[in-house]
Amino acid sequence: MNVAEITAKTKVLLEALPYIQDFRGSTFVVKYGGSFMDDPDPVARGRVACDIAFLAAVGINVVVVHGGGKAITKAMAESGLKANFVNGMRVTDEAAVAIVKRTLDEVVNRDVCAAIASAGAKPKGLPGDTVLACEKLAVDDDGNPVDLGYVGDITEVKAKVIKKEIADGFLPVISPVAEGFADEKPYNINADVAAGRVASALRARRLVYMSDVPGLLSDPANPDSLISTLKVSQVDPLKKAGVIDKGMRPKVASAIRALQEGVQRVHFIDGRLPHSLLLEIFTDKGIGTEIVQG
Ligand SMILES: Nc1ncnc2c1ncn2[C@@H]1O[C@H](COP(=O)(O)OP(=O)(O)O)[C@@H](O)[C@H]1O
Ligand SMILES: CC(=O)N[C@@H](CCC(=O)OP(=O)(O)O)C(=O)O
Repeated sequence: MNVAEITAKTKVLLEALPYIQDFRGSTFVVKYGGSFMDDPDPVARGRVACDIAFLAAVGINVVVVHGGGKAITKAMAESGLKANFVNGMRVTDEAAVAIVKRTLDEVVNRDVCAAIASAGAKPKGLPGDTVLACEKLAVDDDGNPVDLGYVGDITEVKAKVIKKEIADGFLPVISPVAEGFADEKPYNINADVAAGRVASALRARRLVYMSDVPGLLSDPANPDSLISTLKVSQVDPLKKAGVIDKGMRPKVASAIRALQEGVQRVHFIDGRLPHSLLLEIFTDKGIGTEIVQG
């Protein structure tokens, strides 16, 4: 290796040094989205797991909350059930909630844990209903009454249980299910909402949503229309204009709530972009969309 090559290689490492020093011991919550997790390319999925293992290796307390919406829809179809969403939330009857829980805990959570373990970190799968309690969701993100069946509204995050796993050296991997406070039954939780509430309860320094889009787009059909910074005050007009729609609604609503509850920074990044998580955390160059107060 010549001097120029050595300089180029070490430059990258040294650039990361102040971030590593600053972030050591901080808590980051990463929402690992179902959309790109179902990517048939295992290399892409492995890269995300590798980035997560990297964060853990430099002393960041990473907590993963995963989705699995596409896997649930597929499992429902195999049982002859049709998926139906209202503002990005799945209508979940009794038959569906059993499929939701089984798919998330027994398929997706295991897959995510296996990928993270292969990358050299120590994942600990936590079925969401062991750390999240809820009541039945009664209103949507606009405050209008809704009845989506077994869809929950989180009332408690057992932060102590999650922190204990971290203190024991594990990387918690949480599925988006919660236990009904009144009936002790499992309820389906949108994974973006679960990630936001977990981040708030842990007072996370960063909350990163990884999905299959570059971030929030002003024209969802045009990947070049990225909104790099989204102010909270822009949200209502964008909702009315139909720009923040479907899966973006719970994502944006939970991002705002997390900021209001003390999470320092919230980002939406593209999980398909190789090592987007490392780029986002260890360089000055923000990629994706950052949600800010104002
Ligand atoms: N303005 C927008 N910008 C980007 N994506 C949008 C927008 N409006 C709706 N979407 C949809 O939101 C999806 C991401 O949310 P979601 O389906 O919950 O994915 P994930 O499971 O990866 O979190 C995108 O794949 C896209 O179809
Ligand atoms: C209530 C509700 O909508 N729950 C979601 C839980 C999974 C999820 O959110 O997965 P993604 O992040 O991959 O979309 C669902 O049933 O699809």
